[in-house]
Amino acid sequence: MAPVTTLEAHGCFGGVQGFHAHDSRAVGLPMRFGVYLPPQAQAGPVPVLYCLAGLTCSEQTFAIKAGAQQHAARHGLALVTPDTSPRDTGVAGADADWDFGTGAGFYLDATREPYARHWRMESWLLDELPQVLAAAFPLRTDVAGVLGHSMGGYGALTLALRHPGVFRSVSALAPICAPAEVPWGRKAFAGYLGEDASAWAGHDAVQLLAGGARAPGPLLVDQGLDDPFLASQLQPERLEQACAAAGQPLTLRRHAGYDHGYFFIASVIGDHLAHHAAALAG
Ligand SMILES: N[C@@H](CCC(=O)N[C@@H](CS)C(=O)NCC(=O)O)C(=O)O
Repeated sequence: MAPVTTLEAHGCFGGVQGFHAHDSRAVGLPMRFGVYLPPQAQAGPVPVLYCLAGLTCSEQTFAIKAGAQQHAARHGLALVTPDTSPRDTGVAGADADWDFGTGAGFYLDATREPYARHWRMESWLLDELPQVLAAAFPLRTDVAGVLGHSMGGYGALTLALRHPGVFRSVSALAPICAPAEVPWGRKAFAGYLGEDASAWAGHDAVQLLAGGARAPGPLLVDQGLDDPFLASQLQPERLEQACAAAGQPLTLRRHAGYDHGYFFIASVIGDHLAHHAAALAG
């Protein structure tokens, strides 16, 4: 396994916020990720909470803006913040759009050229990164939860529904709930998976729930009512309906006065860390 290179390390709430890179076999390029180690990691391995960011974000965005470390330090959880796509791929046009290509990996393995070679985010996150993390850091990678924002919220929901047994807890902030039905998801799925929409169902939380998939426990989802993407891209009512029909426990909280950005995330992230700690810590 290729070694991990530490790019930055900062003391933070008694622990350490690091940013790292490794040569990813799955992606075929160097990939970056953040790891926040809480103070409890000095005494032994701690559970892991994967935090998946949204469109245009990097491995630094959530770590810098969400304010999650103070809660992770209290609960004894490590935070892993993966980058949102491969970078410097050499693929023509990959940097042209903010909602597709670079910074918009959609947490899946592309099957369509020219993306199939490097856009392998699902394999990186599920198969490779846990081994890399376990070898390099004091982490209990077998005790893991996942949360995400926007595209990352879609990622958290679909990865947990697609891979039962991998995550013990799931939550999302302003997730893209029904990607196969909205412009961001349709553009990504057509580009990465091809025009045949039958290949998209396995990456759509609403369709996964309708097909029998279940989350490992109750879902916590927060949504700002002043979010400009609420009606066009996010559509939490579809997740609400799908969970009700499936008998999937869901707490969906709608917040007046909050938009799509990190001021909203920072306002509710403590509740998400508590949600995950209840399943992961202790
Ligand atoms: N670039 C887009 C918005 C992109 C956007 O809102 N990205 C969200 C995730 S979907 C984000 O977290 N951006 C980074 C930030 O707010 O720091 C626009 O200007 O309309």
